[in-house]
Parts: sequence; C-alpha cells; structure tokens
Amino acid sequence: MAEDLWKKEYDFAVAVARKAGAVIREAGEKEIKVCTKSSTVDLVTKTDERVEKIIIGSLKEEFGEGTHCFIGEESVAKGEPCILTDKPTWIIDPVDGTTNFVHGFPFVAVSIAFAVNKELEFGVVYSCLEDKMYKARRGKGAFCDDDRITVSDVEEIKKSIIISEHGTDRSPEKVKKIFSTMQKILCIPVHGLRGSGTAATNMCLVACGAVEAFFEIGIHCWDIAAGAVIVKEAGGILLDVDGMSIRSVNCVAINQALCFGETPLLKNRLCLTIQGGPFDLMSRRMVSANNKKIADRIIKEIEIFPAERDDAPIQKK
Ligand SMILES: O=P([O-])([O-])O[C@@H]1[C@H](O)[C@H](O)[C@@H](O)[C@H](O)[C@H]1O
Ligand SMILES: [Mg+2]
Repeated sequence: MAEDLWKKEYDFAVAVARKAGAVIREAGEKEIKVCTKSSTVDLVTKTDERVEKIIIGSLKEEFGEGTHCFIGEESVAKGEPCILTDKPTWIIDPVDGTTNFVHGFPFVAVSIAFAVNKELEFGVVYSCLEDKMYKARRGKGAFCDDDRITVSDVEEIKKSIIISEHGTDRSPEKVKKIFSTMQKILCIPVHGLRGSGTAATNMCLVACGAVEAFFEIGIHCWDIAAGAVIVKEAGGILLDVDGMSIRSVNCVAINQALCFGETPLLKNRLCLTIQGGPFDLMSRRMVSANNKKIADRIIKEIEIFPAERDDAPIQKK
C-alpha cells in the first residue's frame, strides 16, 4: 500500500541503529586510528569502521546489494563515491560524535537515513548513550521513542538557545570566522549557545524543542541526513546558510541605491534580502531551526567560508 511505502526499510533501520548503538556502548576499542591530516582534526577509531560494516552488512543482507546504494562515512573515507542518485540510497554515520566517544563525553549517535529519487524518505538517530531513539518518516511526524516531538514555538531570537559546533577544520582563518559568528550570535543577545559534539543529536535537540536552532558549515551529508527528516517532520525548517543569488541581487540594489543617493534605505534592504538558500544535503552548510524567523536572523550573522561539496569530483592524483 502506498502509505506504507518504505515501512519495512524504516523498521529495519530502527532495529539496526539499536543494534549498532549497543555495539558502541560495549566497545572497548577507542584507540584513535586516524586523527590529523594537515589542518583538520577528525578522529576515527576501529569502532567507527566496525559499526559501519555491521550496519551496511545487515542492510545488504536484508535488501540486496544490487538495488540499494550506500553512502557511509567510513566507506567514503576509503574512496567510495559520495554521489546521491535516484536509486534507493542509505546515508550512514556509524558513530556521530567520534571525539565524544573517544573521550567518554556522553553524546554519541548512530545516524541512518534513506533517500529515493534524491528525496529523504526517513531518518533514524539513535543517541545510544542516552538510549533515545529519534525517528521520522516523510509526512508522518517525528518521534523520540514513542513520543511525538515538535520544535519550539519561540519566535524571538533573544529568547532562544542556539547550537553550533567548531567542526574539524583547524585552519586559523576558518576558526576565526566560526568564533566571530558565534560571538555575534551570542551578543544579539541570545539565552545561550550550546553544542553536543554530534550534529545528528544537535538536530534532534532542535526537533524536540530543547533549542531553537543548530547551524554548521563543514558538516557532511551523513551527519545531517537523518536529522534533516526529523527536524522537518517536527515542524522545523532547513536552509543552506547562503542564498547566493539573493545576496548578489542585493549587491546590485546597493550599487543602484548609491548611484541614486538612496543610502538611508540601504540598511533595510540589506536586512530584508540576506536569507538562506534551499537546503542542499551535499553543500556542507546547513541551518536547522524551529522557524524561518529564527533561521533568517542567524543567517544574517553567519560569516561564510568555503567547504568543498560532498559530491565534488574526486581529484585525480
Ligand atoms: O566525525 P563525526 O564525529 O562523525 O561527526 C562530527 C560531529 O557531527 C560534530 O558535531 C560536527 O561538528 C563535525 O562537523 C562532524 O564531522
Ligand atoms: Mg558525523
């Protein structure tokens, strides 16, 4: 029946996420395998690889290798393609919050999403140390365990808590922009800034109304795919941090205004026209929020820096 499309896959994803979470909870293998390449600090352990193998192995066994595609963080690190096609595709982060996992910081998640025709059909985020199963199917609402969840109804940025993360890139110019953005948002002022150390969990915190927004530049599709469905189904909004064309239209408007001596109008035009673009899973730039007003207000403060798309062609060596 049409309404139960992908139900079997969804139920299976919930079961696999639970199984993977149990493996993470019991894992003794926290030794860092890969840590630093040039200016990034991106930890990987044997557990990340083991858990991904368990998840993809179980999915292939259940649904067959030929018809379904897989984008997994550790497989992509080993050179597998990261391209979303129209085929049914699983997007997997086996251990989101690897740094937390290594240090025993208590937020670690398994993130599994499923897309068909490039559209996300469902997402499952298992916050395995808290034992909370966040899940959502397109058009069917979002849940934490058996309870329906919804985003917060706060509309005033000054009454909000915002999450952001500094990510894995440690190049000074990027870190400067990240902290400058955080400073500007903190000084709006907002009630607080937070960060759990896992993008997937951060998105679930937006979905259940504990915070108003989470944004980051530099995240990957496997960090946010499942969370994106959960935020949307909880009534929230997803945007790219940059509405490029809108910004450039704005530049033309500024030039025209300057030529015609309309400078007093400039500030208003600028405020009205800077806004996010459509959410793009592969762009590595995302704002998730309870509503557009909060999202737009945050986007106004974000200092954008380049991050190579997840689906960028692999450079030949
Ligand atoms: O490496 P990983 O722990 O799976 O994922 C990371 C986490 O989601 C972190 O919160 C975010 O700031 C980084 O950008 C991600 O790479
Ligand atoms: Mg991750």
